[in-house]
Amino acid sequence: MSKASNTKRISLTDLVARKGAEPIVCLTAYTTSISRLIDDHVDLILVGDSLGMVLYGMDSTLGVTVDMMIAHGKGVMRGSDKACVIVDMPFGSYEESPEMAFRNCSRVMAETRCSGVKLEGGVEMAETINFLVKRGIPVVAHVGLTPQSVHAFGGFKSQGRTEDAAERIVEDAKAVAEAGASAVVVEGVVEPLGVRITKEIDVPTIGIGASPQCDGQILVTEDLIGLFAEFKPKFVKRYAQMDEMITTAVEGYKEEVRARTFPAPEHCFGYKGDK
Ligand SMILES: Nc1nc(=O)c2c([nH]1)NC[C@@H]1CN(c3ccc(C(=O)N[C@@H](CCC(=O)O)C(=O)O)cc3)CN21
Ligand SMILES: CC(C)C(=O)C(=O)O
Ligand SMILES: [Mg+2]
Repeated sequence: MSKASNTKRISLTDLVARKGAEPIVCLTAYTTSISRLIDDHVDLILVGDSLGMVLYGMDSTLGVTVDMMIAHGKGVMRGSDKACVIVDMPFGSYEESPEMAFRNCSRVMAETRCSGVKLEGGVEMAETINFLVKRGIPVVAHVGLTPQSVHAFGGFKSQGRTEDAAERIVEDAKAVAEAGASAVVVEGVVEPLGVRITKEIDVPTIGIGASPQCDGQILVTEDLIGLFAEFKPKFVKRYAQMDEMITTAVEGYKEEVRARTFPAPEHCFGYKGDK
C-alpha cells in the first residue's frame, strides 16, 4: 500500500529552523522499497542523481535525465509520508537559463509532488535559484565537490585545498544562501571549510565529506549499507554489510534448488510428494 497523506510531511521550511539545533538526518533513496524503510528515521530523503552510478552502472552522473529523476522521484514519494523529499536536477536540465530551470523544475515538482529540488552550483547559479524561489520552488543548493563537474575537476577530488579555492567555495555558499536556497549541501571539502561555511551562512549546511559541525549530514544509502562497492570515498562509513547478506541468501537458495529441498511442501499447491 502506498503512503498517501501529505499532511504531516516535514517541509524545507521546518528544516531551515533547525539551523544550529539538532542535526538534520538525510539519506538518499531511489526506490519505493528503500523509501519505506528509511522514511520514519530520517528528516530528509534525497532522490540523488547518484542513482545513475548506483542503480544504472554509469561512470558519472552526467547521463541522468529529467525523466529518470521523475520516475524514481514518484517511487520515493509513494514509499514515504513523513520525510521531506528533495529531487536532484540532473546535468543539463537547469544551467542554461532561469527559464529553462523553471520549466524542468516545475515539471519535477508537478509530476513527483516532491517538496523541493536540488541543483549544483554557487555564484553562477544564484540568479537561477532566486528566479525559482520567487516562483514557488524551494531549492537546496550543492557546493564544493559538485559531481556534475567531474570533468572540470579532473576526477572526484576533494575541493577547497588552496586558500583561493576555499574562498571561492565560501563565496558560492553565501551567494546561493542569499539567493534564497533553503539549505546548502557541502560536499568533499577540507573540514575547517565545512565549519566556516556553517558559521557564515544563515541556512542549514548538509555535509557529505565536510564536517561534523554542519547542520546536517547526508550519505548515499547504498554506501551506508554496503550495497555499492565500485568506489568508497573517504567520507563513507559502512553501517551494515548487505552485500554479504545477499550473497549468503543467494547461496542458500542455490543449494536448496540443487538438493530439491526448495520448494518445500509448504511452498507448493496441493503437494503430493514424489511421483
Ligand atoms: N555511491 C555513490 N556515493 C557517492 O557519494 C556519490 C556517488 N555514488 N555518485 C555521485 C557522487 C560521486 N562522489 C564521489 C565519488 C568518488 C569519490 C572518491 O573516491 N574520492 C576519493 C579521492 C579524494 C581526493 O582525491 O581528494 C576519496 O578518497 O574520497 C568521492 C565522491 C560522491 N557521489
Ligand atoms: C550525495 C548527494 C548529496 C547527491 O547529490 C546525490 O546522491 O546525487
Ligand atoms: Mg547529486
